[in-house]
Amino acid sequence: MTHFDAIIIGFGKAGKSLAGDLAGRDWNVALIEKDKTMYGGTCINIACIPTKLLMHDALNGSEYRAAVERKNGVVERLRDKNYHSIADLNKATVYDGTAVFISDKEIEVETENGKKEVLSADNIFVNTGAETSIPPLEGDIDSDKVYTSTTLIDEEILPDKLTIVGGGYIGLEFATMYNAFGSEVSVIVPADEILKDEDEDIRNEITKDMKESGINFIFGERAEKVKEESSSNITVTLSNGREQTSNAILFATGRKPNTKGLGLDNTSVQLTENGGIKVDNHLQTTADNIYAMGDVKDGFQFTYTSLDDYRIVKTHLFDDGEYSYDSRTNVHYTMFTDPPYSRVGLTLQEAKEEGYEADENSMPMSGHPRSHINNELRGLFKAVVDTESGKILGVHLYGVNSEELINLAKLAMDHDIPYTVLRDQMYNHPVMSEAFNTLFDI
Ligand SMILES: Cc1cc2nc3c(=O)[nH]c(=O)nc-3n(C[C@H](O)[C@H](O)[C@H](O)COP(=O)(O)OP(=O)(O)OC[C@H]3O[C@@H](n4cnc5c(N)ncnc54)[C@H](O)[C@@H]3O)c2cc1C
Ligand SMILES: NC(=O)c1ccc[n+]([C@@H]2O[C@H](COP(=O)([O-])OP(=O)(O)OC[C@H]3O[C@@H](n4cnc5c(N)ncnc54)[C@H](O)[C@@H]3O)[C@@H](O)[C@H]2O)c1
Repeated sequence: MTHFDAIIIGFGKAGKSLAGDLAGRDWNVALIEKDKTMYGGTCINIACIPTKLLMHDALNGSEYRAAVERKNGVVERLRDKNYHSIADLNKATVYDGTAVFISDKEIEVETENGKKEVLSADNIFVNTGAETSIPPLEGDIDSDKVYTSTTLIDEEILPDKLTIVGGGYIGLEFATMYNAFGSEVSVIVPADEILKDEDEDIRNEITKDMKESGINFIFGERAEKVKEESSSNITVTLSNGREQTSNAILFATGRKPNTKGLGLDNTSVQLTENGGIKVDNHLQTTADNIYAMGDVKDGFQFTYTSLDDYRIVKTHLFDDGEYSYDSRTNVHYTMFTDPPYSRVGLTLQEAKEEGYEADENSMPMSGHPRSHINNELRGLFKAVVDTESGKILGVHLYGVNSEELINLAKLAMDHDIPYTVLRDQMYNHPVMSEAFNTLFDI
């Protein structure tokens, strides 16, 4: 049995960051990854990078197959770079195999050819990510015309007609992307509208723009049954009995923590009701020497929150542990629609419910000089502030470059910079950020 100072299970964002850090501190580290096509994790291989690349190429008029080929090249390059960033370190060993816990301190690694090896460590870090969660449906769910986000982006032939089940992040981003490539896209949404938790004005703008771009929404229905009709057609039966036939179905119905087969029953690690690994404020599990980082625990499922999980663990191991899960504030996000939508903080209604003296301002992007240069007049920016204290409470940006601008808003909120500072700041010109002069004029 080989003993390590640390074993990290999964080559995800937090796992690889921690592996590099620990090896740099002279810890003997084992990083175990079950799939050679996943070095670098979900983001690089099957998620953020390939989907945003395909979106970029779709919106710039590329042909689908050429974009998929370019995506494959970029992913391979990044995967290789990621592998070497750990495998080439003196104190780190990358194991190709599936990790299974035998006890709180021992892991069995099973490689492709069935060879098994037991490793032990003082500290173990679980970073196994999440997998697509497909609701229990009747019918031909194993059909080759049923896709997840992972399999659809590898398909080289563009489906003429695509049905997307689910109107969350993946549903709306894939609808935007495949519609731009030229597919006829329908999105099945169980609620009576998309983005229920978002500001109503912004939600209405996004829905209007997506509809105008040609995306069809079927609201208030669930997918209940799937039936393969022919070699090229597949039908989804909805809860109202209506049928929707297309050439491909994408399930974008959420992602669940990847704990299956990890052997957690052999440890003192407990799961939450949602099936995620239960952690405390320092991401320590119910076994003192085992930590969980990234999508495998409940909560946010983003690459940057996974990276931030690494910071929490690092602070706990080597510093005062002051930076913990609860001290993480103002988690922002971007949905890469066209244009993208980004948010941090509260809506006006939420702010009032929390008792703030809140007010808001909104600014249509058609009134911004840069929009005319960009030839993109769609979009709406909104800001919510506390008029008593000057605190920025929420920023909701639907428009070009919102994925960048939101970081500026988050920075201001994290550091308690009053909204008047963003209002009175001198920005260069003509750029999107100068919108803040007007947006924060509340
Ligand atoms: C289509 C899509 C688009 C997305 N777009 C964005 C985006 O634009 N921005 C953003 O911030 N987030 C995005 N996300 C979310 C983001 O990809 C994830 O939150 C993030 O990658 C999770 O990283 P992680 O650190 O939890 O681990 P992961 O990167 O998921 O890594 C887990 C690794 O563990 C391995 N593994 C699993 N079980 C075992 C085992 N038993 N033994 C050994 N290895 C194992 C897996 O093979 C995998 O490589 C997207 C997700 C999807 C699906
Ligand atoms: N830009 C980004 O940062 C980005 C992009 C993609 C994914 N992600 C991450 O990946 C996670 C997973 O994304 P997702 O879109 O799969 O999940 P999601 O939770 O955002 O959306 C899932 C949707 O599926 C619907 N649904 C469930 N069962 C259904 C059924 N039978 N019929 C019709 N609809 C059904 C749900 O109502 C929900 O709206 C996200 O939570 C996000 O953290 C992030």
